[in-house]
Amino acid sequence: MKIDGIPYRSVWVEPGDGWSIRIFDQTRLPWALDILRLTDAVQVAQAIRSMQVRGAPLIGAVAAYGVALALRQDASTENLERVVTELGATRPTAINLRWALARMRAALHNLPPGERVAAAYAEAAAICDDDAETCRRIGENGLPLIKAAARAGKCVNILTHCNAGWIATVDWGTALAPIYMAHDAGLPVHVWVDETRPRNQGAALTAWELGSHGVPHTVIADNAGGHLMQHGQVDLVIVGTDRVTRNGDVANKIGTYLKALAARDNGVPFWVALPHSTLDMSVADGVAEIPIEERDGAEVTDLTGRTADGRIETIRVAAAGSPAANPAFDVTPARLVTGLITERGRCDASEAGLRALYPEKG
Ligand SMILES: CSC[C@H]1O[C@H](OP(=O)(O)O)[C@H](O)[C@@H]1O
Repeated sequence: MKIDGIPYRSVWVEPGDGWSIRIFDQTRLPWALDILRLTDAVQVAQAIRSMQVRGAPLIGAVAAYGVALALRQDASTENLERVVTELGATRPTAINLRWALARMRAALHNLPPGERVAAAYAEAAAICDDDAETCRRIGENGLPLIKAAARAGKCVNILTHCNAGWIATVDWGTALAPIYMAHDAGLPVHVWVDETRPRNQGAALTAWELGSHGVPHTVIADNAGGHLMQHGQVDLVIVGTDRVTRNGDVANKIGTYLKALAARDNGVPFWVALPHSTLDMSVADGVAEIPIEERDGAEVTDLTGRTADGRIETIRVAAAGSPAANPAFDVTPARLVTGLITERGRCDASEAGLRALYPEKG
C-alpha cells in the first residue's frame, strides 16, 4: 500500500545490501514512521515478541526472513532446527508463524548447507509474494459483501476489530482488503474502528491505515460496538484472525468474541477474513485447543501515546499496585460466524465449507 504516495510492503530486503530486512516499527505508529533494519534472527525474534512487527501473516513472513538471516551466519542443519524452534516460540497463537517456519524448513532441510542461504531468501520472498496476492484475492472475494450491503447509494457501515490491514500482512490486509477495494471502486463505506485495548491496534494502526488511504472511519471504544449494532448503525462486521480451526472456530484479538455475540444478537453479519496460512486443520475445538497468548499486564495498566508537545510517552492508567491479566486473543465459536472470506472464495465457518475450498488440506 502507499504512504504519502510511495508504495510499500510491510517487510522487504534492504536493496542497499541485499540481505538485511526492513520492517516498520509498529509500536511507534501512528506517531512516527520508523523503519527498522534487522540483521540477525535474534533481532527478528525480539521484533516479533515486542510487537514491533505484528499481525498473523506478517509475523510468519518476517520469521521466514529470520531463518535466512540465521543461515547467513551458520547454514548447518543444527542451526536451521534451532532457529525454527526459537522463532516458533516467540508467539503461540497465530498459526501463520508455524506455517511459515514449517515451509522454510521443508524447503531447506534437504539442501546442502552451501545452497541454503540463497534458497532461504527465495522461499521467504515467495511467502511474501504469496501473502500479498492471497490478500488481494481476499479483497476481491469480500467486495461483493459490501456491494450487497450498499442499498441505493447508502453508506455501508462496517465494524472491524484490531488491525487486519496491510500493515498486519505483507500487503493489502485481510479484513481491510475488501474495504480498500470498495473505497477504490467508489462505494460509500465508513468503518467503525474498535480502538482494541490494550495495545490499541485499532486506534493506532487501523485508523492510521484508513486515514492514509482516505477511507472514512470513526474510532470507537471497544465497548461501543454493541450499542451501535442495537441502533442499526452497523451493516456488517469484518475481522481478521490468527487461527481458524477445521470446524470454523476463529481465534482473533481479545474482544472479537464479544463483538460476535453482539452481532448475533442484533442480526448483523459477522465475517472473518483469512488467508490459507491461517488455517489449522489439525485442531477441531478452538476454545479447548488454541493456545492463547498471555502478555505482560503492563500492556493493560499502562498506555502509550503522544504528548501535546510531540513526545511519545507511556503512562500508568490503572491504580498503583493493581495487578492486571492480559489474554491477547479469544476464540469465537463457528456458530457465531456468518462466513469466512478466503483467497479461494467465501464459505461457511464449517469443516464442510473449508474442505470444499481446501480439499488438499489434510
Ligand atoms: C491479518 S490478521 C491480523 C491479526 O493479528 C492481530 O494480532 P496481533 O496484533 O496481536 O499480532 C489481530 O488478532 C489481527 O486480527
